[in-house]
Amino acid sequence: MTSGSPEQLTYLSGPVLVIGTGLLGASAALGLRALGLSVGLRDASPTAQRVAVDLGAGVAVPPGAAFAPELVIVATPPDVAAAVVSGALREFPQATVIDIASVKASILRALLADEALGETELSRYVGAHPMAGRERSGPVAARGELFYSAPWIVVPHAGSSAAAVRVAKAAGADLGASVTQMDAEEHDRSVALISHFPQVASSLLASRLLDAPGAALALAGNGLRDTTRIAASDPALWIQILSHNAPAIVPILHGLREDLDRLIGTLEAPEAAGAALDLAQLLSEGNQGQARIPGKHGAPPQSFATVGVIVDDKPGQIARLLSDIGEAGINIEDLRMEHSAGYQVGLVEIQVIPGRRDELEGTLSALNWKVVQ
Ligand SMILES: NC(=O)c1ccc[n+]([C@@H]2O[C@H](COP(=O)([O-])OP(=O)(O)OC[C@H]3O[C@@H](n4cnc5c(N)ncnc54)[C@H](O)[C@@H]3O)[C@@H](O)[C@H]2O)c1
Ligand SMILES: O=C(O)C(=O)C[C@]1(C(=O)O)C=C[C@@H](O)C=C1
Repeated sequence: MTSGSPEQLTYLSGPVLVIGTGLLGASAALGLRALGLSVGLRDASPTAQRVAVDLGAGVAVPPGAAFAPELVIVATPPDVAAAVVSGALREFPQATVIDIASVKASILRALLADEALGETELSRYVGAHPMAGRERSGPVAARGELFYSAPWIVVPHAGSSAAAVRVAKAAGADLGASVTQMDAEEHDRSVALISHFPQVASSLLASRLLDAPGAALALAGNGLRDTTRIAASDPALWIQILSHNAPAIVPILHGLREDLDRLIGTLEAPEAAGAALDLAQLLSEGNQGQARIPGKHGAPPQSFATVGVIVDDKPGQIARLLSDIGEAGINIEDLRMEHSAGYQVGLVEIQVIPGRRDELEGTLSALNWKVVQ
């Protein structure tokens, strides 16, 4: 639960039916199976469904099969989510039905306008959105641990029953997520800024590379990789997300355009009086914005110290390094590895709390690791 909330979460007892067994659906199914819950799977694509079954995410449940879920998780693309939720509310009269699409207000509007649904059915619907994903699609990319420690936003509507909200929260808690709650409008405004706008910015940035000479791209380091990872996301899904949430995204893009115009003006005359100050302001505003992003488990942002270690690109090296750090009793907060094209070594960057950096450097140097200052 969001920090500070005294609410005690209940847990699911199952069975759970997952409709849409792509990246998100198969990940949820795998996570719930790992807890021993009975999970049914259904997908419009027979292949996606078969792969999810083969992965051990659950058993196929075709329409009309005898299956009485406690919870139905709709993990289809946003365009069809409302229709699939509507069908599930009618097919499973005892179940809570949640959808985990990345937009919430448009789906809720479609359900409220659905003449096939009465108040009783709608009381069993609750929106949800796990803030966890990948730039890949399909069940092959699924991971049962995907939701661990990520926000799981529960989005009830005015008519959602307390029991359905409890089940929607329990699903997040069971998957190891950090459960929080907001209404659909606030949800859509929030994710426009922290998820949808970053996707657009990353795609726009990467699209500048289309005509880049191969020799320039060969020089790419982590700056470019970090800022373009999500540009590899599935266009078919993101067309839907961006169109559904356009009203919340457009004002942010207007703000970006103002900043870009100001930056272009400044860089067109970089020696002009005030230009350096203007750049300093822009970059320091970026520093301040970045520093506001919370750290692990929603904790306040924390700066870790980085220790770089050069390792030979041979089997067992990383395992030996991690075991040496473990034996020194030092907790690794984060870790990343960089390979240099053409070299048989890699650089492992280990993040630790700043107070332990000197100790870690000393320990690793004494054990003959090549520590980079
Ligand atoms: N990818 C992410 O990072 C991410 C993160 C959080 C939430 N989401 C949301 O989760 C949902 C699924 O995204 P994904 O990345 O898993 O996509 P995906 O393409 O990997 O999976 C979607 C699955 O839904 C199936 N499907 C489509 N129409 C269907 C229908 N009418 N009935 C049954 N199955 C149907 C597809 O065949 C596919 O297997 C989307 O609504 C997305 O907005 C995605
Ligand atoms: O990490 C990623 O690859 C994601 O794009 C995940 C991400 C995000 O954090 O913006 C993307 C869309 C979803 O609705 C939720 C999560």
